[in-house]
Amino acid sequence: MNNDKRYTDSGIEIKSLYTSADAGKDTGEQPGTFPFTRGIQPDMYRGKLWTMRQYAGFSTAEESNKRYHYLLSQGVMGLSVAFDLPTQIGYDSDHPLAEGEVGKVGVAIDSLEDIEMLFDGIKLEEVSTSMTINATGYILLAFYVALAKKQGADLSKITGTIQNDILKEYAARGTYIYPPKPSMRIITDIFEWCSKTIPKWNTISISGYHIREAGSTAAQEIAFTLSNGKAYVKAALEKGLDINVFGKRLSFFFNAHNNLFEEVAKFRAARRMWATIMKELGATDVKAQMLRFHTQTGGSTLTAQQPLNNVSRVTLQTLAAVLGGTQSLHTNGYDEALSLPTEEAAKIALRTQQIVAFESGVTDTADPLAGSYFIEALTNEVEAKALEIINQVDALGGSVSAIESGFIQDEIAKSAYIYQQQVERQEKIIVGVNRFVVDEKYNTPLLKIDDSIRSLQVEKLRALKNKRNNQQVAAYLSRLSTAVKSGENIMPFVVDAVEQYCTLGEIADCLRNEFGEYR
Ligand SMILES: CC(C)(COP(=O)(O)OP(=O)(O)OC[C@H]1O[C@@H](n2cnc3c(N)ncnc32)[C@H](O)[C@@H]1OP(=O)(O)O)[C@@H](O)C(=O)NCCC(=O)NCCSC(=O)CCC(=O)O
Repeated sequence: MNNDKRYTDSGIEIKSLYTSADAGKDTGEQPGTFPFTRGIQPDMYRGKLWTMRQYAGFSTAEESNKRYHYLLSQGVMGLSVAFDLPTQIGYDSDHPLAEGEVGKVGVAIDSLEDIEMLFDGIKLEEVSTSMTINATGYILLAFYVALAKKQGADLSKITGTIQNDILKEYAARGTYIYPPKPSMRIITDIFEWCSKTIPKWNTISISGYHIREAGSTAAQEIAFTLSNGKAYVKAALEKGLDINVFGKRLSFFFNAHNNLFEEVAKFRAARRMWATIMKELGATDVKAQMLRFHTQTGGSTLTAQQPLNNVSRVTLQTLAAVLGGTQSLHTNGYDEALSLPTEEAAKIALRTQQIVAFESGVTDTADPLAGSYFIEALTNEVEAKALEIINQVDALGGSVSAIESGFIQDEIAKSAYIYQQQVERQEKIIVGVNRFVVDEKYNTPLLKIDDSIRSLQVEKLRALKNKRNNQQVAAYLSRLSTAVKSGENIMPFVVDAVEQYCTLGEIADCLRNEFGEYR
């Protein structure tokens, strides 16, 4: 890179000075009005702070339940559940492929019994819960609703989110099971069923986070995410669903990196673009045009070297998310380049959000950076770059085809390669990694998950299979298979099955038998 020139993470050249001529025409847009560049609420955080929602889950349901109670006691405003890999790809803990993975990157869930334990002492009617679950999202949602029913909750008040975003699993994250077409059917079944059964549930969290983690630029992050969003909307429209109904419950999930102004511009541009896309697709209700999003600070920006420096990175990224108008935020623990966060690291991460919320003053007015020549210019430039990419995806026939042809994966990989080269050539400086390096021994205590978790889960499964009514289990699984074949909405059948204590693996297999697996 030429030393005289400066670029954002998306390769947009930054001038040394911006003037009113760069900012474009002032449209007089107010927060809370179309196209929502300035945020979705007129008063933003004065009306309500964003939801501080720390992503957590590890080991058994019992252990994770303790962490949730701890986080709630420390001031989190919503839960966010991390599941282990076997749960994410539809294997019970006793499956041979689960070996070595049970309870490792999240909590192990095999049946409704585990969910009952996971939320022990927590009233589902009073908390909003996000679940990072995709291919098996339909099963976890059924577990959650079954538990809400057992608790006697009013289902019209139950709120939360399932990630349920399979397209980015093929493109970037990897926990898919079934091929794209039947996966899209499951997702639209969920849209339809939720609107009637749990109308306040956010049915999907269309995620750019993992696309960015895989190495995309900021502009690619929103472009590929909004393209995936268009694919879901089109699939739902093809099923005959009403865009003004399902469109209101679509939500998004983005990453926040260190390049503060480009990140703020990215969030503003994404809102403006989505509102326009939804209007073009036929949404007339403003609530169906609003892009509501969760943010997680960038996992890939954390360094294993001098890990306490990560507290500063997370603070910058928190500012980017809040100045960008996020609805919900997870801040990473400083030790997460090394392991899952310890309780201490999780606490500091939450305190970072609280310091920004209560001490910095950035919540006192809506969209505080609006009107900055630089921010307005950058918002326009990120939008233009992202639009160009969306047009490329459209020309390939939309996201599903663009993923099947490998286009999206290749574009992300190219950006990741360029970034790596820039770091190696010291064109990008990472403090403690390629400059200001010290020879250190850091004795941070790490969270280790014991392999014995698997035997605990296996024993629980064995006991469950002895005590449940196995004839009923077989009958309900067979009904589910019939519904899958007939094209009926699968969700009522999945809920019935989980209430009989059919396991996650049994239900996932039932659909595997009908749909096959994607390789
Ligand atoms: C929509 C969001 C983004 C946020 O929902 P929330 O309920 O928290 O917030 P919200 O909708 O803004 O607010 C709740 C209610 O308050 C209202 N409200 C908000 N602000 C208001 C204001 N100023 N005035 C009046 N009302 C207001 C809203 O309209 C809403 O009511 P109504 O509903 O009545 O309108 C949701 O989808 C969400 O919580 N997502 C979290 C996803 C997540 O945690 N993901 C973790 C992924 S972790 C991961 O994937 C990482 C790594 C990996 O595993 O690979």
